[in-house]
Amino acid sequence: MSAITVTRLSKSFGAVRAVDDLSFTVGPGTITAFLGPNGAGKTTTLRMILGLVTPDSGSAAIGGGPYRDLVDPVAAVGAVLEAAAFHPGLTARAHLEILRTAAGLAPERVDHVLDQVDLTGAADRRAGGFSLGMRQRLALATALLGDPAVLILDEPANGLDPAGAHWLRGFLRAYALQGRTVLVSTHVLAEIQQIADHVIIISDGRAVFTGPLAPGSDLEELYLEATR
Ligand SMILES: Nc1ncnc2c1ncn2[C@@H]1O[C@H](COP(=O)(O)OP(=O)(O)OP(=O)(O)O)[C@@H](O)[C@H]1O
Repeated sequence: MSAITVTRLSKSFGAVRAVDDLSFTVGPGTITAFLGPNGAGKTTTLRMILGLVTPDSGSAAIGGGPYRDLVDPVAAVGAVLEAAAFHPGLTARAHLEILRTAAGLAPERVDHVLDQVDLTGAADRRAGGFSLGMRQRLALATALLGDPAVLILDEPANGLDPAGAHWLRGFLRAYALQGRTVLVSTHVLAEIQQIADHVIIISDGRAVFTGPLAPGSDLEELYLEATR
């Protein structure tokens, strides 16, 4: 079964057709790059997959069903959509603790995800003083709290320093190797090329390329060709 299935999804905002009869599947255990020019409809698609935007037509499913029907949503999917806003006065640990309690997860999950994103040393610092990269790590930690089978990330390397970006690639690779699914929207082709095994490219809300990324193939060339 596909981890994510998008079927003939369409969404307009006024006269703007943001997503236009879009279909694709994301296989389990893969890292899929979700690419397209500015305004192509990537974020709108991700928001529809996550039940945050209602499609005009079509459907999106995670693990076989729509988001709203998931029995255990935090275990099914974790997402980092935009640079998340954190309360500046709360520590990283406090943010995670609030979410953990709300989701009814085990107490040890907080320390576990802090360790996963390498933020243990800053756990008791206020998020207001965090750098962009640290906020990205905290956002990723919130997405990981439920130990989800599917991870959906929008520009996750934004703000990470070179060592952080390297770390993130290793983290996502290891995540997929556990049989989990990663869908990453990004414009940084050189980064994602190193880890993605599948590619979905959309333009004007429609799929212009879907398929595996062969080792050694040039993603930038593929992208420029598909979006010309
Ligand atoms: N809430 C909204 N109201 C009006 N228009 C919207 C809304 N959300 C998205 N749009 C429009 O839909 C289109 C697709 O936007 P979307 O954010 O999905 O693109 P994207 O591929 O994520 O772009 P980027 O790479 O720049 O982040 C754009 O023309 C955008 O202006």
